[in-house]
Amino acid sequence: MSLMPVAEALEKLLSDVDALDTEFAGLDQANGRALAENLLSRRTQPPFAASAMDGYAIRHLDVAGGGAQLEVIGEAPAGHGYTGSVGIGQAVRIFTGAPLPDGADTILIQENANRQESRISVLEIPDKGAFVRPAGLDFQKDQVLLTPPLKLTYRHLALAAAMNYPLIPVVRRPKVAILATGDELVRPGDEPGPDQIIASNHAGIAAMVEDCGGISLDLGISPDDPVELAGHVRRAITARADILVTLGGASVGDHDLVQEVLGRQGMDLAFWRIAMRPGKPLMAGKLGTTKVLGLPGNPVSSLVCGLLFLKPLLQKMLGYSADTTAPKQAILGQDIPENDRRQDYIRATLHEDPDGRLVATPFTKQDSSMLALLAKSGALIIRPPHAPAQSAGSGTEVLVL
Ligand SMILES: Nc1nc2c(c(=O)[nH]1)N[C@H]1C(S)=C(S)[C@@H](COP(=O)(O)OP(=O)(O)OC[C@H]3O[C@@H](n4cnc5c(N)ncnc54)[C@H](O)[C@@H]3O)O[C@H]1N2
Ligand code: MOO
Repeated sequence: MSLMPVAEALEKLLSDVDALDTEFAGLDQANGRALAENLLSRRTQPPFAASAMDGYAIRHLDVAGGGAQLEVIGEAPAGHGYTGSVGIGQAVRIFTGAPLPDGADTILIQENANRQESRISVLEIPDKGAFVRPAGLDFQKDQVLLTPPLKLTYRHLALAAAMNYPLIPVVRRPKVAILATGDELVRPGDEPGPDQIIASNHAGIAAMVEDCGGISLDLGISPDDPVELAGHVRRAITARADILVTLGGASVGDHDLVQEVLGRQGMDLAFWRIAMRPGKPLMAGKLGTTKVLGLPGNPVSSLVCGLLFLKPLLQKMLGYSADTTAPKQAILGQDIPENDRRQDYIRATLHEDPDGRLVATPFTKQDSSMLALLAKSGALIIRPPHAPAQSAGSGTEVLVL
């Protein structure tokens, strides 16, 4: 049986994927969203030369020689500029953020002024231009300040607000319908029958989808019955899901019906069976405009395949470059034997040694049903197909979890 290499499968999966369409999100809804278009500033900021301190707007020439006394002729609070002009020997009381009045070129901070009624004497001569923020200090109108690909955070949203964007163009969040399959499964919180277990993959994959910026849609659990399964799949289509993720039923057993049922509904199969461990039965295809990703049922296989395939798919749909799961270099904390034809993702602890190197030490048991070990893992050691045996201390690539 031939197995497709991981890199080839990933390339196939992503080859026809573009960023989804653009929608507009309010500033209070845009945190964490993917910016869809360049944002040009709608304003110059500050729009006028402004005081950076509370004090007096003065003419530097008047005070440069020392011993100056100035006449305070008016006041400029923030939001209310002084409309007149500062002439020789004059000053305007000014507050942080107010426009610098005509004629003035410098701010004398109030700590360095001694005020007596309408006159001030200068205690410390300021530099020319002190505490004046020139117009456009922060940014200029029409300047491109935010550019995709970009995941918007508080810093970007504050800037977008300052540019006067109440609505931000963002990439629509991919909708991911998640369908578990198997007679043996019940939902978390339900009472399992004697031969049943709790369905766990859904919770992990849904969290991954949300983390990546998608919206997860729970299609529940389908029993191993083709008619029921077909009904659940139709719900994904009706819901206009961008991606349908099926969990389990991807392998070769008599009750592994997912591919057959999807095939009858017209799915165009992209690939099935990958040279990887865990995750061999991974399947992908397209049903109309919906991408289908058939993840294997074993819980660790499901989550590792999610990390390696679903996450890059979501990233590409959001317009991000799909390489955030780029491997890091580490050294092995233990000898490992040679690998077979499947690329291995070995669950391992991860720590930093005194020289600052990452050390990855594999767990002895690697069964793909063991979620407790995955939860304890700090990394997955990547072992390419047919990699030779390696001893402790030698270099390896890891995916940090
Ligand atoms: N004869 C062969 N048998 C199997 C092969 C094979 O090549 N030849 N592949 C094995 C591999 S590798 C994997 S991985 C599994 C995956 O098979 P399926 O995708 O068909 O998954 P199921 O058979 O439905 O379930 C496998 C296992 O996982 C449990 N499961 C399923 N869904 C969930 C869920 N949502 N939450 C928690 N646990 C789940 C299920 O109860 C089974 O124990 O096939 C091997 N077999
Ligand atoms: O590939 Mo399966 O995912 O080894 O358990």
